[in-house]
Amino acid sequence: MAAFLDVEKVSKTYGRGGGVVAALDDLSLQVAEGGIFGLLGPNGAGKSTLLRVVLGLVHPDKGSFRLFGKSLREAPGVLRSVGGLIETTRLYPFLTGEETLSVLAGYAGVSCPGPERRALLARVGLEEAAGRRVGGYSLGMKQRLGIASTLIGHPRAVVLDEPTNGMDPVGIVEMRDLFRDLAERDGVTVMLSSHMLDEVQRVCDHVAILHRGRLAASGAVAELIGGDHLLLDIRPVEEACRLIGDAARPQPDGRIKVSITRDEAPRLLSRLTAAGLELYEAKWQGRDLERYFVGLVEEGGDDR
Ligand SMILES: Nc1ncnc2c1ncn2[C@@H]1O[C@H](COP(=O)(O)OP(=O)(O)OP(=O)(O)O)[C@@H](O)[C@H]1O
Repeated sequence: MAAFLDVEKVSKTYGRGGGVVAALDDLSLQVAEGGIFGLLGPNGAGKSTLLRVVLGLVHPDKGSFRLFGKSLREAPGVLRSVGGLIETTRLYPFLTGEETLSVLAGYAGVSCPGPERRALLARVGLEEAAGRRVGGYSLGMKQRLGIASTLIGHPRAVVLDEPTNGMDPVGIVEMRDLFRDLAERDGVTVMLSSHMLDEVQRVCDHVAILHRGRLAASGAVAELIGGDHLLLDIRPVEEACRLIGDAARPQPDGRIKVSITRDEAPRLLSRLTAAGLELYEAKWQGRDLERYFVGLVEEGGDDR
């Protein structure tokens, strides 16, 4: 099966002379079809530029990319199978939510009859606001309408730039459920960018971290946040360290950090308690994406 997206050595610079910014720098990246792919990176990392390139809105200076195995030159129509939301969609304030979808479907040359429009609005939690003018919508409601508009025409994939921008916590949870539902029930590939690391961690299957237009890391979320530790509060500490061996790292607070897999834990714990040690607490401490992300950015510095 062809990947949803295959980016090969893409570069894009903005500006001229002394003010040149390399927004994308020889970037290669693959996004498989299916699931939810998160694009992370600090401000100015190149996330929006990449999504604009993918949607055919920005032409790269160098390199190429394919959507579902096809370049835009050989098959421009492939863009019809990709819905896109870049920043806040430009919306007409005097139209209602439902009229907006009708107009946008018309621009795209796609049929989206009334029942389908209302179903799309219900899917993003706007059923009650369907007949209200968009000028009175909050930022979060406009974002929801923008997300609904990407689903016009039953795309195989949607590309969303900061889709939960401006939403309240309840809205963010609803959108997370919607993205999962799109991926799992409808088989739509969802590619989104976000600053919210914990959101990406919760909703995405795979993630790529951009830094200065380059790929800093990519992989399954579970792999990137791997490296769990078991944190033990056990006495006496010295005896526990001796029994655990090289995997034990005593901590300043008196606890012991143990690098083992989850499968190895039950045996280790029963060995320690059988040896007469007093176990007060044992808990897993994950390496979360935020610490990983911050670590990467600190390593590389970010002086742009
Ligand atoms: N139209 C433009 N003209 C000039 N420079 C631009 C333009 N668009 C983006 N840039 C610059 O390119 C770099 C990458 O910007 P981009 O918006 O792609 O990053 P981003 O990761 O999406 O950032 P943010 O999270 O702040 O939206 C930044 O330095 C930005 O200032």
